[in-house]
Parts: sequence; C-alpha cells; structure tokens
Amino acid sequence: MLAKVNEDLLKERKHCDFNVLELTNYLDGGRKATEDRRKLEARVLKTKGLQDDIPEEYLSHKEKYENAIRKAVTYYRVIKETADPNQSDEERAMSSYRSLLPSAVFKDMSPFRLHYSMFMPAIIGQADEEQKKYWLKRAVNFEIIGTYAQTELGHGTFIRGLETRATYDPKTEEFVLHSPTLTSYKWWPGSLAHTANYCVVMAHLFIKGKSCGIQPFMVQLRDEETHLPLPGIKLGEIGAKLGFNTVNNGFLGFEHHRIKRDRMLMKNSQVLRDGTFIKSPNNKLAYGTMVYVRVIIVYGMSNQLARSATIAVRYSAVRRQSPLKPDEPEPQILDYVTQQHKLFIAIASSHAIRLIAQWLWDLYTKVNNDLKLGNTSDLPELHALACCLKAVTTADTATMVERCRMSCGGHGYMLSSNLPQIYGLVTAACTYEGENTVLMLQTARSLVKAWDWAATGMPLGPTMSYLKDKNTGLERWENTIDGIIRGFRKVAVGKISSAVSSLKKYTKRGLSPEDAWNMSSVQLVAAAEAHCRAVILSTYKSEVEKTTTSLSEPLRRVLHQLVELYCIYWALEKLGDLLLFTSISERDVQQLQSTYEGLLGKIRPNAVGLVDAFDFRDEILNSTLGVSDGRVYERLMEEALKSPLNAEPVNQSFHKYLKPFMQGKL
Ligand SMILES: CCCCCCCCCCCCCCCCCCCCCC(=O)SCCNC(=O)CCNC(=O)[C@H](O)C(C)(C)COP(=O)(O)OP(=O)(O)OC[C@H]1O[C@@H](n2cnc3c(N)ncnc32)[C@H](O)[C@@H]1OP(=O)(O)O
Ligand SMILES: Cc1cc2nc3c(=O)[nH]c(=O)nc-3n(C[C@H](O)[C@H](O)[C@H](O)COP(=O)(O)OP(=O)(O)OC[C@H]3O[C@@H](n4cnc5c(N)ncnc54)[C@H](O)[C@@H]3O)c2cc1C
Repeated sequence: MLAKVNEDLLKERKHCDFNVLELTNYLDGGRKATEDRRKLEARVLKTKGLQDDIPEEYLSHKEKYENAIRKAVTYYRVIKETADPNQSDEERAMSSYRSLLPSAVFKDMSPFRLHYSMFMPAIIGQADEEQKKYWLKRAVNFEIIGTYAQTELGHGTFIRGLETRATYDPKTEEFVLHSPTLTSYKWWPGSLAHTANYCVVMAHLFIKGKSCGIQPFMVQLRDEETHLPLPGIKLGEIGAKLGFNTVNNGFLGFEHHRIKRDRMLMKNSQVLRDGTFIKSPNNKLAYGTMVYVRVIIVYGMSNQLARSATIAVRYSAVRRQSPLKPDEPEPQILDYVTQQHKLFIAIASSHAIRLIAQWLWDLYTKVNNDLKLGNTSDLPELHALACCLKAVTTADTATMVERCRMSCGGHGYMLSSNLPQIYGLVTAACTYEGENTVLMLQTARSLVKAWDWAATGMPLGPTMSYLKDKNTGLERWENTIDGIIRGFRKVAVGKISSAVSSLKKYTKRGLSPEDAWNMSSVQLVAAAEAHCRAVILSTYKSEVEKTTTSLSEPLRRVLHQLVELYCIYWALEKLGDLLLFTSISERDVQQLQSTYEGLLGKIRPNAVGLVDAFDFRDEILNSTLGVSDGRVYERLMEEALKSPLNAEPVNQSFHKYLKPFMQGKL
C-alpha cells in the first residue's frame, strides 16, 4: 500500500501556479537531460550495497571510513558500467561534477572525491600529452586512485612557501623528494591516508642548487599489490574533523624518495635529461588545478543550497506552530513572513549561483582554449573572478544553509535532518581551495590595478569595465532592478576608490607598499566583495533574461520574481553602503521594503513547487525533514529507534554507575 502523503504538502502542490516539470527541465538544461539524469539515478540507486544498515552517524571513525570505501567501490563500479562508450577519457574524467548522486550514497562525502575533483583535473591541466594519455586512462578506469597534495602542516595559503623539495639528480635522471622539517609534511589531502596509491605532489624544484619554483609531480605512494607505503614514504590520517570524516584526509612525508624524471608533469615547465629547466610561459599555470576547482565549487554550492532549501521549505509546509490569531488553528510555519524571509532567499540564491557557475564555467572553458593557443591574456580576469565568486558563494551558502537548519527549529539540529552534515560540507569550502579572505585579497589586487588602468584610459576586462565610469556625482536613484545593479556598481567604485586612497595615505606616511596593503586590507576585502556582488546581481539578471525566452509565461514570471527578490534582499542587506555611495532615500528604502514583503507573498504559494522542481530524490536529500511525502514525524521516530541505545531497555551503565551512585555506594 502506498504511504499517504501529508495533506498540507498535497495542498501546496495543488496551489502551485507554474509547471514544475518545466522548471526541472530548465534547471537540467532540457527535457532529455532530465530524463537521462532520472534514468541514471534510478539505475544507480537500485544497486544493492549502496544503502547503510546502520545510520552512518552511529559508526565509529574507523567503521565510517570502511563503510564509505565499501559503498564507493560499489558506486563507482556502476558509474563505470553506465559510462557513455563514446566519451573520451577526458570527458569521462570531467563529467561527474554536476551530479548529486554521490550525496545519495555518502551522507558525508566520498573517499574518492579527490580522485575526481583534483587528481584527474591535475593530470589534464598539468601533464604533457604523452603523460596525460597514460595516466588519465589508468585513473579513469580506477586502475589507480589518486589525490592532490599541496598543503603542508606549516603552509596552506602561501604556496611559494611550501617546503617539500624535489631535487633533480642529472646522474640518475631522478628527482629526490624530501620533507626537511615537520612543517613540510603534506597535511590535509583527501584520500591520502589509506585510499590513494598515487598522488600529484606540489613540491619546490631545485636544479643544481637553483630554485625553479613549485612544480607538480606524479608520485606512487603505495605498492599496487600490497598497498603498503613505498620505501621513503610516510603516510597517515590527520584525525576527526567537523565534516569530511569519510574523506580520509591524510599526511605525507618523504625521506629522500626517488622518482624518475618523467614523473614531473611537464605540460607547462620541463626539465631535460641534463637538468636544463624550461620555464612555463606563465608561472601561474602551475596553479591551474586550483582555478578549475574554484569554478566547480561554485556549482557545488548551488546544489547544496538547493538541497537545504528543499528540506527546510518542505518541513515548513508540514510543521504547524503557535496560532497566529486566537481561536484559529496553528498555521504552517511557512506562513510566518520571517520564515519566508529566511527561506526564499535560499531558493533564489541557489538559482543565482547556478547561473553564475554556468557563466563562469563558460569563461573558464574559453580561457583554457585560448591557453592551448598560447594566449594567456584573459587568465588574470578569470583568476580574479574565480577567487571572489568562490569566496562570496561559499560564504553565502554556509550562512544560508545554517539559516535553513535553524529555521527547522530543534529538528534541524538532528543529524537525521542532514542539515548539520550539509553545513559541515559547505563551511569547509570557505577554507579549502584558497581561504576566502585570501582569495578576496587576490581579487582586490586586480581591482587596484584596474583602477589605475582606468585612470590612464587602458582597456579593462568586461567585468571591470564599469570602473571607467568615475562619475562620482550622485545620479538619481532608481528603484528598479537595473537601478539596484547600478547602485551596487557605485558602491564598488566607492569602496575601491576608498581602498586605493587608503593605500596612498599609508604609503605617503612612509609605510612600505606591503604594510600599506596590510593596513588597508579590511577595506580591500570590502571592495572585492562589493565588486563581486555587482557582478553576481548583473549576471543573474542578464542570464535569466537570456535563458528564459522560450519558457511559459507563468514560469518566466516566477523566475523573474526570484531575481527581483534576490536584488532587493541584497539592497536591504547592504543599505548602509547604498546610503553612503548612492542617492537612495528613506522613501526609496520604504518602497523597497514593501516590494520585498509583497514578493514574499507572491512566492509563498509556489514555494513547495519551486523546491520540488529541484527534483531531488529522497535518497539525495537523505533527510527525515525533507522527505517528499512530508511524513516527517514518522521518519523522525523511525530514525530515533535506530539509535543503538534503544536496543535494550536498561543500559549497562545503570548497573555499573548510576545505581551505585544513587545509592551512595560510588
Ligand atoms: C561538484 C559536486 C560535488 C558534490 C559533493 C558535495 C560537496 C559539497 C559542495 C562542494 C562542491 C565542490 C566539489 C569539490 C570538492 C573538493 C574537495 C576538497 C578539495 C580541497 C582541495 C584543496 O584545498 S587543494 C589546496 C588549495 N590551496 C590553495 O588554494 C592555496 C591558496 N593560495 C594561492 O592560491 C596562492 O598562494 C595565492 C594566494 C594566489 C598567492 O600566490 P602567489 O603568492 O604565488 O601570488 P601573488 O599573490 O604574489 O600574485 C602574483 C600574481 O599571480 C597572479 N595569480 C595568482 N594565482 C593565480 C592563478 N591561480 N591564476 C592566474 N594568476 C594567478 C596574481 O593575480 C598576481 O598577478 P599580478 O602580479 O599581475 O598582480
Ligand atoms: C576539508 C578540507 C579539505 C582539504 N583538502 C585538501 C586537499 O585535498 N589537498 C590540499 O593540498 N589541501 C587541502 N586542504 C587544505 C586547504 O587548501 C587549506 O587549509 C587552505 O588553503 C587554507 O590554508 P591554511 O590552512 O594554511 O590557512 P592559513 O593561511 O593559515 O589561514 C589562517 C588565517 O590566516 C589568514 N591569512 C593567511 N594568509 C593571509 C594573507 N596573505 N592575508 C591576510 N590573511 C591571511 C586567513 O585569512 C585565515 O584567517 C583542505 C582543507 C580542508 C579544511
């Protein structure tokens, strides 16, 4: 017998005034894409062995890892079997980044995540053609499992400060890898501890006593048969963390470990047999894997935010609490406007971030194609954008996921809601792949440069060209989306101008450029954020306009409402900035506030439809609160009963401790 669907959810679905499937197709990129995704999900998720007998949270640290490996091999075997035979190795390596299927299998994260997210991208971006052909085939077929080891115990951010040495020995045509200090131990790489047997290691290359910068090396870590670490290689796990507990983050030290010359990945720089070093056309190309991951992280954020919003909105439609009016039944908590304020921005942000991610991916692809032709001119703009978009979208997502969790009250605190685990995953993204403040300062560096170029009439990249408009006069504020976008650009111009003035002020006082930079860095980060917000708002709006022309009128209307909600939300959030740098008036603000409240009311009847359209299977949500049938209380009880403590009516600790304690015998 089919389980009954919660009445409130049924009603919500009836009231939705747009076609939910049409939105799903739009989000997937077409009807066929939805069908293919659903088919793949159905096929993979019916595989035996992907489910947990005991919820992951009740396992020990060691059992969690072993269980994750058990599921990972089953999962990736099916993924291998379902791969499109017409795809090249490179396409197969890059095809997984949008899929949320792993979320259905791992409540935390796959211990093979780094193999896909960094190891294979590093081969593609750093290996020469011959190396790529060899290593990628082995990696795609899972003959080897790899990771990317860059961060050390002593340095994560400052890559040039990495201490692991690769010294070239021309006599034997080998590199000698060595970790001279405790702080030079690699520390953090996912899969490194007990999973990976190969690794791309970033190390400081020395030839004849001369530094040749940080370079990538393909290093075998473990014997392919016994899985024992090779001589001269020390490996281990770094211990329990806030999240990522099935990712197997590890440490790695080298003791004069020798590898052949052809193990340096030589797409960009090369070392010839006699030790001649051929420099890369641009020394930042060795950082290319990081740029790729920053781009896909943005995409990942939109997915994780969509998952969290789905859980919280469905729960809010089912949960009833405190009568609004005396003598009336308790309303669904989704009827509280404060609840709508917490949740609808998460839906809108997921849409905004998804479109930005696609746009950034297109730019990344273009710049990479240019690099193949030797043209590096757009690399700085891509780097500046990837840095600030990674930082702002991860920070916003972490804030909003946490807000989704809190919006579910006490039940949101349960691991069975999955919101705490999603928070654990997304807050990590604020740190990994470039700590957010550090990345914002990279964008600020480009903005300061662009500011000077604008002053001398030099051409600027498309996303910074608005800096040419140095008109500091306060033009009339316009309470429209375009007016808000112009306002945010004004804020960015104002903040960059202030930061540049601050740099000048401190250097005039005799500070070195570095100290002046450090003193101005709070303002520089604020300027980078303002620029990033202006880019996000304008891109979200223009991408929605570009991509919705063939959609039905009701769907277009709802997608435009989300754009409007998003822009006004941020205008109200950043009111102080707008008051400082634009001519917005109190009356304009009151009007924006009331439009915002009106928008919450317009979106309210479609809220469940909007999250249903993300089309997450229950397995992918993996949440007692987000279930599509809304039977939240039944699920909470079912999950509670799985607690190992409920297996016996009296726990042994009663006899051992409680009873003697209460009887004064202990
Ligand atoms: C998809 C769905 C999945 C669903 C699953 C659900 C999951 C939940 C959701 C998540 C989904 C996602 C999935 C992924 C998962 C991954 C797992 C974890 C992976 C974590 C891996 C790591 O964590 S791995 C280590 C990363 N570790 C860093 O990230 C170090 C930062 N540190 C630097 O990156 C440099 O240290 C730093 C600061 C630039 C200074 O570098 P530096 O000192 O050498 O450079 P300077 O500052 O002096 O700058 C000198 C000039 O270089 C220019 N420039 C600098 N970088 C450049 C570059 N890259 N490209 C071009 N140009 C560049 C700059 O703009 C200057 O240009 P100019 O001179 O013209 O001004
Ligand atoms: C879950 C997770 C997974 C990871 N996976 C991997 C992996 O697979 N491979 C890998 O190589 N690494 C990995 N890392 C490491 C990660 O890339 C680094 O932790 C990250 O780059 C930050 O470096 P850090 O830890 O040295 O922080 P620090 O740089 O020490 O940051 C500490 C503080 O110092 C500030 N700070 C540092 N430098 C500056 C500056 N120049 N200006 C202003 N403020 C500054 C930062 O803003 C921050 O507030 C992972 C990390 C995490 C958390």
